[in-house]
Amino acid sequence: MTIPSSSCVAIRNLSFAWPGQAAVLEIPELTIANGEHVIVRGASGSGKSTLLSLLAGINTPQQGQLQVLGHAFEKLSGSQRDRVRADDIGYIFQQFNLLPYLTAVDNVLLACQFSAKRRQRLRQAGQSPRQRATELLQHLGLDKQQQTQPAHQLSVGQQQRVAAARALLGQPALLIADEPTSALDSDRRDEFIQLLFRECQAQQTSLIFVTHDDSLVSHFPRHIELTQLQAEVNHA
Ligand SMILES: Nc1ncnc2c1ncn2[C@@H]1O[C@H](COP(=O)(O)OP(=O)(O)OP(=O)(O)O)[C@@H](O)[C@H]1O
Repeated sequence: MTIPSSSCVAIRNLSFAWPGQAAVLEIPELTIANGEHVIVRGASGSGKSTLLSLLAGINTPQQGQLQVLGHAFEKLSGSQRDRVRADDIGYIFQQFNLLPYLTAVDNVLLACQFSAKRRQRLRQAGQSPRQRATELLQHLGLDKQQQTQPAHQLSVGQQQRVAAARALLGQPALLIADEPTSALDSDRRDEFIQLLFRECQAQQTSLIFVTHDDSLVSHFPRHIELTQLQAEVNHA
């Protein structure tokens, strides 16, 4: 089966099992186009975070093809996949993974510290990393004073916005978000999703958002049910 080169993600006959376990993911086919905003739903334990770890190049499938942003991840070494992730993939973790004693803006700047490519894209856009970090935080609703506060002094909602700004700094082609709204009430969840969409659209970043929260589905133009995706192979 040929993989379209313009796709953001293309999976063919993928199989992944954690050591000593049966396969948790068996996906015959999945294509996500560049610039798409997709929500992936599935029950707890269905393999959503596992799928994201493959898309981010943290783990690799035992079988099948996994192309992300034109890279055949199944053929790359761990360090080559780390490079793609540092340069071109933003990741918002469930628990945000902020450094508690760094300020909000310094947490955001970490994204550029490990990637000359992100710094270069900002230079080309005529901005320093700090200027853009401040702008992103402002767009996501953190005022000047909050931007200079250590992360551990911020509310959960504010920390989530810092994590989003960090993932978006330096214009990655793909943003992956693993249930980043689970700690918020529904009004704040909706507001956060709208802000995320706006920033992704402004910098043409594809978005893959994982959740078990059905109420978020209506915000997304495309939704993928993980169990259905896998059922195709289970019922073949
Ligand atoms: N690092 C790991 N080592 C071994 N098994 C793992 C690991 N991570 C996940 N698993 C197993 O893989 C299966 C899928 O887990 P995963 O976290 O991907 O599901 P999920 O859909 O994201 O769940 P949740 O919605 O609860 O976060 C589970 O049975 C889990 O125990």
